[in-house]
Amino acid sequence: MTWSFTKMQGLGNDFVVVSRSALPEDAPERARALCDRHFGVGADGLVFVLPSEKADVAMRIFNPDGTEAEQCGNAVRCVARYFFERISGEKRELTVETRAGLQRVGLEVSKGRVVAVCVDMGRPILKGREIPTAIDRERVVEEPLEVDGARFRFTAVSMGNPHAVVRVEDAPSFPVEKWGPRLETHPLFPRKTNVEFITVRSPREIDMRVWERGVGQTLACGSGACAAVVAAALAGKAEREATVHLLGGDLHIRWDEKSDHVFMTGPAEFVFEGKWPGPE
Ligand SMILES: N[C@H](CCC[C@H](N)C(=O)O)C(=O)O
Repeated sequence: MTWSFTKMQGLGNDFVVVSRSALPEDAPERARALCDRHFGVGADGLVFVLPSEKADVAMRIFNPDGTEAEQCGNAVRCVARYFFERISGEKRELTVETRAGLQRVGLEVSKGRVVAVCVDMGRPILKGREIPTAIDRERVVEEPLEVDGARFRFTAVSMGNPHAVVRVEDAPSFPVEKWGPRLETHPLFPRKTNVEFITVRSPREIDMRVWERGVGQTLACGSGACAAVVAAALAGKAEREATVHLLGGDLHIRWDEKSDHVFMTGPAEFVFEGKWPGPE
């Protein structure tokens, strides 16, 4: 059966977006086929825009390897824009249901078009428990990890999906392709993990490269940028509000002290419309 889809991207983190009344059973196989950059359309994820009973719209996202991610910051921004411009342009404040919970989204609109999207990404979770007000830094921040003779320090931050944030000397030149997969599949992370390599340039500027679970290196990762600011702030290296420079562009992240929620602001763009005939 032919599928109509919309290609979207947020800072070069690109998605095949399809609107459906229910999640198809073969979503994982479809994700593997559609996301393939040589035999399919090519994308970092297959995103379903679905009706929701609890929110304005629901989103489910599958990685190119067919696994499902609980969360995807860049895709939430794309889904919010898709919903506003294609489904219902009534509200500039939306809620999006994800597997990580309900997310509140604010749209900046100019001439009927969404020019920026701010997402409340919720509370970061360290080691599977919510961060208490007084943080036990020694225990949860920059833990040592050894892999293939190399030593790293990582801070595990969940934004609904797992992240391991690693500070390195120079993120732009770091061999992400070499170490990303080894950390992604390290036995310390039973569900595997997304891995962010960061360099704090100044308390409000962070360079980041990312190796995503089930994907590989991508140009940007919204939940990863949130995790990076949380980890850098916990380590006392950055402020709670910072710009994260990614290969695909910049994200603005603010970890609100009062609510403990992380807010992410960035773009979401349409690329093209297509039809996919499906596998033979
Ligand atoms: N790129 C996404 C995250 C996808 C994470 C996915 N690869 C996982 O398995 O958790 C973002 O902008 O937040």
